[in-house]
Amino acid sequence: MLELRDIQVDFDGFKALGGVDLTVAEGELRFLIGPNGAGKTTLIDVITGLTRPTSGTVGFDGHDLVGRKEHHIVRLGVGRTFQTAVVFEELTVLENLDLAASFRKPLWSLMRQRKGVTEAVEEALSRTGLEELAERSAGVLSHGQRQWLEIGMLLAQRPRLLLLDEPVAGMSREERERTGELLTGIARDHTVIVVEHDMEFLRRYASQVTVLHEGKVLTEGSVDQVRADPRVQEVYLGRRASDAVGTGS
Ligand SMILES: Nc1ncnc2c1ncn2[C@@H]1O[C@H](COP(=O)(O)OP(=O)(O)OP(=O)(O)O)[C@@H](O)[C@H]1O
Repeated sequence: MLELRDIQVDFDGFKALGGVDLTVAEGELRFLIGPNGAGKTTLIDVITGLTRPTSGTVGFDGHDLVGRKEHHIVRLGVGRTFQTAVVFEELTVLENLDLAASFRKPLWSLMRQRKGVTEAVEEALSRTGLEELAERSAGVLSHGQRQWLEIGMLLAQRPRLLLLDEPVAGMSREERERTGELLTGIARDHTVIVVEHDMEFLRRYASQVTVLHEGKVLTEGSVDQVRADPRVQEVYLGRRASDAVGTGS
């Protein structure tokens, strides 16, 4: 479904990505980890068209995404969240979802009088568990609820591939758990790539992990394989290795 080949990104001579290959199969929940500056966000930016790679190809369902505009990539079925949730505070939860859902629709369908809640919005509401808050303005939501709303807004656009950048950052333990369940559920009928630093979260919810380091793929595999890899332990030096990829002690 997604196939990156030899992706290179130079920022004024600085190699942020130095030849990344990444293959993600349909229906996978893939975690992307790596120390600060490893290139995780840059990789997401390349897939979504925010950053154009110096070289390489991004195959998605038979299309090469390189050089395409961001909105075109969204239309092809690729959606992303950012590290901080982007929601419209003055609008209600429902209005935010409705707006997001209309994003992929042609203009003529928006000009027709629409009644009630569309199926996509309803589904996004129930999946994220935000039904009770549907009529509240997004400005009053807690940090966790905002993140879920943003994920809901993404779902309302009906993407096939979702890219989530640190969805549990700043969340309480309970919120993390709920997010883990949400992501697991979403991955049942979508392909999902999650950038995440939180190792506890990874241990609980990740199956396949790709480790980036200094703009390259260091290793890939199951959580256990990656945790046991001495090279992974090494790049996380500075933190105790057990904090980074350890055994949960
Ligand atoms: N627009 C830019 N111009 C110049 N350098 C950049 C730009 N964007 C990112 N970089 C550099 O590229 C490298 C990779 O950054 P990136 O944000 O992709 O890392 P990351 O793995 O997402 O890190 P973090 O975990 O801190 O978010 C970093 O050294 C960063 O300073």
